Amino acid sequence: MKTDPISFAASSPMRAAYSPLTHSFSSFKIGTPNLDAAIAANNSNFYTYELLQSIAEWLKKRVDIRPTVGIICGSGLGSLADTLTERNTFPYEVIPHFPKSTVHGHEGQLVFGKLKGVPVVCMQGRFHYYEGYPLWKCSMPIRVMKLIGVNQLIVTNAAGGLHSDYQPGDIMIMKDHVNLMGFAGNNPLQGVNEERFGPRFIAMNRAYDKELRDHAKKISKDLGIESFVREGVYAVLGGPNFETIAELRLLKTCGVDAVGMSTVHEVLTAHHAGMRIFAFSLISNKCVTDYDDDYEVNHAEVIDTGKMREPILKELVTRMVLKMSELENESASANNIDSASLMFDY
Ligand SMILES: O=P(O)(O)O[C@@H]1C[C@H](O)[C@@H](CO)O1
Ligand code: HPA
Repeated sequence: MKTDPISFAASSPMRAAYSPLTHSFSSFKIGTPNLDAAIAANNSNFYTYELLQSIAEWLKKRVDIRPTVGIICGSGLGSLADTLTERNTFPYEVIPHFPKSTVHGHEGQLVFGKLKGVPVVCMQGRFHYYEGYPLWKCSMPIRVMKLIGVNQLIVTNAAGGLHSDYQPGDIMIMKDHVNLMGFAGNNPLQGVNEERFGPRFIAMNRAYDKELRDHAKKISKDLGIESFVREGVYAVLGGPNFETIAELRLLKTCGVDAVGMSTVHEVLTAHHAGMRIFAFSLISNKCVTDYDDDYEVNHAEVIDTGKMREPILKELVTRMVLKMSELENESASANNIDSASLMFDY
């Protein structure tokens, strides 16, 4: 009898042993065999290729649109998905094996639709490590998107501006990142490598696509917003607390321009799967690096900055999606010409 991977995984004792939301194993006593199973489940990626494929199939059965561009909306940036037409929305809780979004400002749904005629899929809400999910779980939707056909990804986030020139409301095109959680050995690609997504070891120097960054700068000029569009380096911390002054001072000396709690695990997973990536941070607040400064950052301010910049961010993302679709069409026709000439050679 053929086993459906979704129902198999749902009934698996390994999964039952692990509580992804609390990240806890409280129902098991130390030293019991069940605890060992629970620990094993926590340390290895529960999402097999086949399980992810079955989630992708579940979605494909329910939606006609076949997007090749995916978008992840950061804190306060969920309204980017409202721009889509012919929308088909799936709350995360109805999608088999999706984690649940628990952060205010993250709707928690996958939205399929079209942006100026281009099919896209949008994560209206993402998963953060501080919510209690391991990184491979936070970034599983990227692999599902890949299996649906997505090969270009726009990743957005809200971040604290560490560079002295940055102001709240600035947009920072990400050219690189510092993966502090990775320094500590925490990485979404940890564990057995799934070769069907990508190789074991990946170079990172071209993760943030240069051509896409250049297009974003050109679009910013066309939109007349270049005075507050920057390009810089993002550092990820686990959160949920904002950083101490000493931590921020350390990061500043390391060349970090903006600080956040997401994105990097998604970029690693997408780059591993060969996706083309464009990422930007909306600078939602200034980072305090002075002991005499009484200002305290808060999440409400982060969300408000997103709302303030909503119209311009929608325009930037829409134009980037149009450009990405154009680039994809160009490369598809170049591939056709290549294969035609190969056929001729033979
Ligand atoms: O999902 P993002 O990275 O945009 O959210 C940022 C980081 C924290 O989740 C939150 C702090 O306000 O905003
Ligand atoms: N630090 C970390 N993450 C953030 C910040 C910050 O200052 N602002 C928004 N997300």
